[in-house]
Amino acid sequence: MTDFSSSSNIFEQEAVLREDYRPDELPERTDEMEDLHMSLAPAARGVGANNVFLHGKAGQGKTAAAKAKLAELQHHAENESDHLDLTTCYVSCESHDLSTTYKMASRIYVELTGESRPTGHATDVVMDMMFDAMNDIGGTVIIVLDEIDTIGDDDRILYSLPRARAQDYVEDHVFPSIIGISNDLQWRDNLSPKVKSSLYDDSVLFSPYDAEQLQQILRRRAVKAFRDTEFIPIEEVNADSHRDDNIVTIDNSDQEYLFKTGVLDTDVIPLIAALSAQDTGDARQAIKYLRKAGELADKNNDSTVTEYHVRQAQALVEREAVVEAMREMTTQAHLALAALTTLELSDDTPVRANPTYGVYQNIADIIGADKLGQRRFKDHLRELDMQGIADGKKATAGSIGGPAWEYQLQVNTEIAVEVIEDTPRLEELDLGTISPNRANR
Ligand SMILES: Nc1ncnc2c1ncn2[C@@H]1O[C@H](COP(=O)(O)OP(=O)(O)OP(=O)(O)O)[C@@H](O)[C@H]1O
Repeated sequence: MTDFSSSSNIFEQEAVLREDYRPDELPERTDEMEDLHMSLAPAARGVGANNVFLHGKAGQGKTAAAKAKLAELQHHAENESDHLDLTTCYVSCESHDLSTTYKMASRIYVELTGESRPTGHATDVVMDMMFDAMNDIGGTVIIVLDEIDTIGDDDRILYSLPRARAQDYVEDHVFPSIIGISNDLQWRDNLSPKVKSSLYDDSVLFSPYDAEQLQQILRRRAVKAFRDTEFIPIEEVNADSHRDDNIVTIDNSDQEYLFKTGVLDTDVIPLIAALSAQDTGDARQAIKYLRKAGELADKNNDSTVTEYHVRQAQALVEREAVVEAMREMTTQAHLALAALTTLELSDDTPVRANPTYGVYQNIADIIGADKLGQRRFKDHLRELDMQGIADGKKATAGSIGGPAWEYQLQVNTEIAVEVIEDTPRLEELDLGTISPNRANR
């Protein structure tokens, strides 16, 4: 049995690599923060913020940027402004399962008032309670709706809230607005024009981080998280005493630093950044690889984190992601994953939804499962994309009937196969023998 230990050879402050850590700055998102600033600036002038929609793939700093910018605005309201009376509220729609207008309105009511969740009322009544709460508070009320796409089709609140003033749902002294955040790009495309036009005064796209940006993000975390790791401004370093590949930048300035570390091999951060950039440039994933690699080194009592630990960490994290997602998935979602994995094995990815649907039908026949219609099948592919299991991209323009989406696995194929084979309903399936072509069955 391994004993617990309160100290670590590797970590100085491990919490910096955890999900709940809030970075002080996001220099890689300066442009996006500037756009967000412009959307919120009218609030500082006393006329309410614009509604703004932040979108982009998972782990691109959308939530971190929204929280940081609102903290700045709050600071301005409290210290620099005589007339900005600001209330902000952050709502995570997914963790609270806010899949209807009723649930979303009651959650916002709870956040604004601190009262308990209203139950047993009609949706209209709860909406009125939410707007009454805003009337009581007054001033500028900015509501962040993270994972706003959780709402699904019952999205009435998404056009009522942004138009609350125009529709006289709130009194003249109240300026409500929404910051909507979503990583479901297809949901945004499919919004009804009515919702789209009220929700979108402005929108800000967070494009995937590249490897260099991920390296900067990782280095800034690493100097806090790891022992014996620091930045030394280049002017203070003796030119002969270091390797050139340890001379780095850490933000948008041209200032160079020596990245001096006694516990991370030189390859570790470049490798993690390259692995994550190859996927979807997800900073959350990159930070997780770094943490896991450190934990593995710590567990083995190794004095440095090496490429070996990173490779192990990557396999662990990917496996965890698939296992966790599969645990929560329905059989139909398992089948969608099995279909995509089959096409990955036959080298047919990236692939559109239609051929994937053909393979899905083959697999459903083999295991004797019901078959969904194409539309609902596509929802499952979309879901895999949002969970980071698959990567969905809009195919290059020019297709008839609007742009199509193409999918490929984002996790390692062997891991997906392994997890599918461990899933009771699918264990009989031999993915290598399934025809990737419905017509050739
Ligand atoms: N530029 C950055 N600098 C430092 N840390 C960052 C940066 N961008 C993202 N992160 C970190 O990466 C993690 C994911 O960021 P965040 O939650 O803001 O992403 P997101 O785009 O909102 O993702 P999702 O849509 O999955 O919620 C967080 O731990 C955040 O602190």
